[in-house]
Order: sequence, then structure tokens, then C-alpha cells
Amino acid sequence: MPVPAPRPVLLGVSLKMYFGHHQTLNWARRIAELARTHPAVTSGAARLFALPAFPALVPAAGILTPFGVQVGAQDLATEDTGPYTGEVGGPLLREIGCHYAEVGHAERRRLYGEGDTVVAAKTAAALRNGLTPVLCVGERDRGTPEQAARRTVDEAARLLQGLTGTVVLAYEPQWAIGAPEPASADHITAVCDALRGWLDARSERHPDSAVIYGGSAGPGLLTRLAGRADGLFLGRFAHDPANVEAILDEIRTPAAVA
Ligand SMILES: O=C(CO)COP(=O)(O)O
Repeated sequence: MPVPAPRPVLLGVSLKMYFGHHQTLNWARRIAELARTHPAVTSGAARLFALPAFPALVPAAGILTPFGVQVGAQDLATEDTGPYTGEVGGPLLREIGCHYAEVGHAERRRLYGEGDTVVAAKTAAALRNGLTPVLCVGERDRGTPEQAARRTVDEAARLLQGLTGTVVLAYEPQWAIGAPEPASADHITAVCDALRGWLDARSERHPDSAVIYGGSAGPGLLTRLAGRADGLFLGRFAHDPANVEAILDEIRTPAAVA
């Protein structure tokens, strides 16, 4: 039997609400240039995606998607269309070229009161509109890796109950978001292994799905994780494109392996 090709490393960036419009587009141009030239991307060993603020989605997609960098929204409505002031629905996001929609981020849970019911409904909205949900899961308080793994798998199972489709599970321990350092490699790998096992047991329901880690992720972490996560979900440390380049440098390309 042929050996399955290793999954490409998936590197996502959420810009949250940090950048202005022109700053976003300048950043996107730098990332597009990296995608055009960096061997990790051009060899297919790495895939990049970016989640800018809503108003930047159309021009950012114009800059990034020609170089294979997919874009997505940081949120979407539970409903597809109708009288929902201020919301943005999945059909529109799909129409403007989004590939991803992030759901369940800890900031939306903590600051905007979103709970499991809303997060599950947003995940369903993404899937029925052909968007890949970047579903954030992770424990609120620091505990043992075993506790975190159990809680996080339970959370993923709860949120994805009755749903099918490709998903990106972003393991983001809430205590590691906005921190000086990510969680330890032992902690991250224990949870990512558990999520991977859970997904693999449901590969027919959730084919081609990925488990990535977010929470103060930056250069050096991929190496420490030694392939036990499918990639990273970056925040602040991706604001400087040099850090994205440094992370891409950590990914072995087919040429480097040969
Ligand atoms: O929440 C995150 C990505 O969505 C992580 O953000 P930071 O890397 O800035 O902690």
C-alpha cells in the first residue's frame, strides 16, 4: 500500500481587531510575497490562511488567494439572511471568496457572551454554506494535560454533534491566549493527540480535518511540537511577517528531506 503523503502544515493567522485597513493590506502583500517565494509554501509542505476584519476580506482575498493563501472571516451569523443588524451571514462570506469562518473564539465567549448553543449554530452555518469552520476549543483554566485533553475532546464532540464536513479544530487553551508564552509542548501534544484520535475515529464525518494550536504561538513552537499538531493558529506573533517566515523556515520541504 502506498504511504500516505504527510499532511501539509496549516498556518492560520487571525488579525483580530489589531490592524487598520491599509496596515492589513500591506501585511497581506508581505504574506502573499512569502507564499509566492517560500519553498515551504511553493512545495506544498505548508498552507497559509488569514482571517482579517470583515471590511478587509474582499481586498485581502484579491491579494492573497492568487498565491494560494485562503482567507476567512473571524465570525459569522447563525442565520443565513434576514433582519440581523450588524451580522454577516455565511452565503455572503462564501460569495466574496472566504474559505474559512472562525467560530467559538475565547474572546467571543468571554466578551460577547457566546455559549455552546451559539457556537454550535455558527459551526453549522459555516458548514451548510461551504465554509470550513475554524472551531476554537480549549479549557478555560490551567490544569493537567490529561484534564485538558478530556475536556477539549468533550467540547469538540458537543459542538460538532450531528454535523458533518471538514473542520479545523483550533486548540486554544484560554489561559495561553495573549500570554507571554504558549502552553508547554507536552500539554499541547497531549491535547492535540487526543483531538486527532477523536477526529480519526470520525474520518468519514469529518474528512481532511486538521488540529492546529493557538495561544501565544510563534517561532520555535512547531519544532517543539515535532509534527504532533497539524499546524498553528497565530495571533500577535504573526503581525511581523518575519516571524511567519521564521515559522515557515521550520517546515521541512520535500527538497530538504531528499
Ligand atoms: O487567539 C489567538 C489566535 O486566534 C492567539 O492569539 P495570541 O497568539 O495573540 O495569543
